[in-house]
Amino acid sequence: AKMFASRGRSKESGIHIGVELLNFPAVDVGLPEGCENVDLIPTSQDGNLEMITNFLQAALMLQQPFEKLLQGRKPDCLVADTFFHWATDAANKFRIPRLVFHGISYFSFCASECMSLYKPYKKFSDIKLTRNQVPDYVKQDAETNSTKLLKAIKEAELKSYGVVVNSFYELEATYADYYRNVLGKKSWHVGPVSLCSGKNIDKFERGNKSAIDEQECLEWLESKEPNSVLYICFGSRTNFTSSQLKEIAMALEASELQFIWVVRKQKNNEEEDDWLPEGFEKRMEGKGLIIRGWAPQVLILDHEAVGGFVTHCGWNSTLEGVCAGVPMVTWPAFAEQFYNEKLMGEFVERESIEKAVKEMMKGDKAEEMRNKAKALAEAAKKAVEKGGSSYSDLDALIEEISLRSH
Ligand SMILES: O=c1ccn([C@@H]2O[C@H](COP(=O)(O)OP(=O)(O)O[C@H]3O[C@H](CO)[C@@H](O)[C@H](O)[C@H]3O)[C@@H](O)[C@H]2O)c(=O)[nH]1
Repeated sequence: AKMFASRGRSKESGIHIGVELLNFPAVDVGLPEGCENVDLIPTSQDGNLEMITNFLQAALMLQQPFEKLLQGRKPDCLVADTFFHWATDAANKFRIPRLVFHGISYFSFCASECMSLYKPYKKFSDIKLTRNQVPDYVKQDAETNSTKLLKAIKEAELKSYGVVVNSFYELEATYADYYRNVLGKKSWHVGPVSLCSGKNIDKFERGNKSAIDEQECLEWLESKEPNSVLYICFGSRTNFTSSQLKEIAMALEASELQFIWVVRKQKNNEEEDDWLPEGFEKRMEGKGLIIRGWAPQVLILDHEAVGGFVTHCGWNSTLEGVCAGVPMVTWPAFAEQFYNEKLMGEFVERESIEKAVKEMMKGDKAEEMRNKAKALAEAAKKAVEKGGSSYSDLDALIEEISLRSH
């Protein structure tokens, strides 16, 4: 689909991937014309599950054109994102294995699976997660479009050849083992996939078009001391209310830290934004940088000036924080983000924003946290290097598929 193509790799990366375009039928499912990225969907506190469901409905309509493509190309194997549940049937038609690609952690998987098997939130008001933190899609008893979709995804996964996970063994060994041995799922861990290229141009061009120029961003970071900048970003879909944003701004100012803060709101005109305290940007000049829209996250996180990350615990951001070796303040918003927070529990959890970020950047424990984060980053890098756990697992997967097809 076009949405994936537009998020493709740069020509300079040296990775050659042929891209075929399919039309994404956004308008047919009631989405605005051109709404081909999930982050173009207006968000709400629950992540706007209904709109997302419509979006996914449009993705389901890609089955037919996609099958035509398979017919012409005759691949050995089909790797499709978990949300394309029809991919299992499509692959079966052409007698090739379908692998599910998962964007979430083993830990979230095991937690979700156990939630639906044992429904502990019905019996206890407070388990390790509070009832409120259990994702809505798990708690829902009534059948809705979203629950139907999730059921279809699950069924397709059971019928598929196996699952490819964006994670690495050393990060969550217990849960990778549980997933394979107790839940009995065939899977390979191949992550962190964000480490596939270390080139700045690739880091810069990931995802959407950046709202800031690459040079400007790097120059800003270069003017700062190592580990002195706090990076704050809540992923592609969390939209905070104006009053919540104001709280964050006030906490940042009170913390006296240098920061890069990514906000999804755009500036309407040249006047000051109503969600910022009066005169905020002027006072923060040189000290704090607000990026309105899309930030080159990996480029920023990997810069030595960045010393801490306030994250909503989306799995990609969590992994990117791990790879960059930065301590994190966790602030989950919806979906399986509360699970990810539990997995990363060694890092600072949100108390008051100001207190938490100061503790992470400058407090007594800062050094200790930084060392732990660096050790995890080393493990992540080793995992994708030749002989590493993810490298070997990917090799094993390729070998298994090649043996099947020849
Ligand atoms: O300004 C931005 C904002 C985001 N990103 C990138 O976008 C991705 C965001 O992904 P993630 O951190 O996983 O957050 P969400 O976009 O919220 O991801 C959704 O999908 C994830 C699984 O793929 C789940 O773990 C989350 O809970 C769910 O909200 C990351 O790679 C970021 O580097 C940028 O580059 N610039």
